[in-house]
Amino acid sequence: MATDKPSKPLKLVVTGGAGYIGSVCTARLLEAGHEVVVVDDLSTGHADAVPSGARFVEGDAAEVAGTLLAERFDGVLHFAAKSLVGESMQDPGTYWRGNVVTSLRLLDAMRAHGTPRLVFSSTAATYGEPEQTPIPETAPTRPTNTYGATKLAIDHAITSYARAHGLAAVSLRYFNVAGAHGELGERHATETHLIPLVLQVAAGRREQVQIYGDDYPTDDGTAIRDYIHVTDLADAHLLALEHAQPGHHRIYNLGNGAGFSVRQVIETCREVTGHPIPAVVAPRRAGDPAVLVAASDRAREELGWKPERADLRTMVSDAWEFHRGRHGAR
Ligand SMILES: NC(=O)c1ccc[n+]([C@@H]2O[C@H](COP(=O)([O-])OP(=O)(O)OC[C@H]3O[C@@H](n4cnc5c(N)ncnc54)[C@H](O)[C@@H]3O)[C@@H](O)[C@H]2O)c1
Ligand SMILES: O=c1ccn([C@@H]2O[C@H](COP(=O)(O)OP(=O)(O)O[C@H]3O[C@H](CO)[C@@H](O)[C@H](O)[C@H]3O)[C@@H](O)[C@H]2O)c(=O)[nH]1
Repeated sequence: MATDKPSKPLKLVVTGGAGYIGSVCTARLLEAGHEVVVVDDLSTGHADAVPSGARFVEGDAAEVAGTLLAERFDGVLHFAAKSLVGESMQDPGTYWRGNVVTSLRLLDAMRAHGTPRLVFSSTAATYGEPEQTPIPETAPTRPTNTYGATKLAIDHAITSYARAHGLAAVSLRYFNVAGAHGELGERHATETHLIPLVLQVAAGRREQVQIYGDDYPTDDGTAIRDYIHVTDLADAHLLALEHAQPGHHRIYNLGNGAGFSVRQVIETCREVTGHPIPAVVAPRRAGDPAVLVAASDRAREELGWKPERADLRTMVSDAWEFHRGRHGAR
């Protein structure tokens, strides 16, 4: 299993480790016996989300890594990014600079210091509107939003660096990440993600949720996504680190292969919370594909990844526990 002690503890930099997914992965890496230094500029993360046991350096991923990597690390897990579809359509420059330029500078720093391994947070948004569902890694990549375009550009750069400079690289294309890992969960000052927004209504912190479009070509007219539990996702990172091969860049989709519409997600949140959760239909959000569902066979076969919390109810229940707990009042 991914959480067993590794054959050799690694010394790792985690960029974005004060954020939602990066903090959970840091916790899993520490549990597995690795040494972790988190680099985060706290633009959307929180210093108190960095698990105790990790060293924390506040600052820009590329800027800090440039000096930090001189200390000789076994690898980088690169989570730091701007990652909101809607915002990326309104402010593309921030996404090209914040994602692509930062990642190129990080790759150059890794090359300069001989850092051998990289695990990169890519995304389902690289595929755009798919021709086939579920989406395999071999599907065409035609992103419909700027966010996805920047992540795809980084994936291409990583492929070139792996080939030219011997980097052992893995990109993990997450579908929609949900749930919480105990005290670590989704906590953004301006929340835009569906499940936390719906749970804020259930917690009495918001009056209603908006459904962005009910005229998609789906059964109930609302957009469909594949939700994956953040703990299952973190486990895939440990496996990716173990399987990364020098000179190769391997790409893996991570999802459960099951699609849930916006209306189905809201219904599940109603069942879990017992709250009626009022919902109103609003216009579509620019850049949103209708359906994103993963084929994750490659991760299962090559990495031996096996999600253990694939049920949407479990993800919503864990997120609800988190929202009602320590962070409920924020
Ligand atoms: N949440 C999802 O469903 C999802 C799906 C696919 C991919 N991803 C990717 O996973 C990664 C983590 O996403 P998240 O949901 O945890 O987001 P998040 O906003 O909670 O975490 C991102 C973290 O990176 C930090 N950061 C941003 N830019 C930085 C920079 N230049 N230097 C240093 N730190 C910086 C932020 O402060 C934050 O702590 C992102 O790369 C995102 O694109 C997320
Ligand atoms: O108030 C809301 C918020 C969202 N949605 C819809 O719910 C779905 C999910 O939206 P959201 O939770 O914002 O996630 P995505 O926009 O699908 O993007 C997430 O999932 C992508 C992978 O699929 C990642 O790349 C992104 O980083 C991550 O933000 C989409 O159809 C949205 O239009 C609503 O209807 N109302």
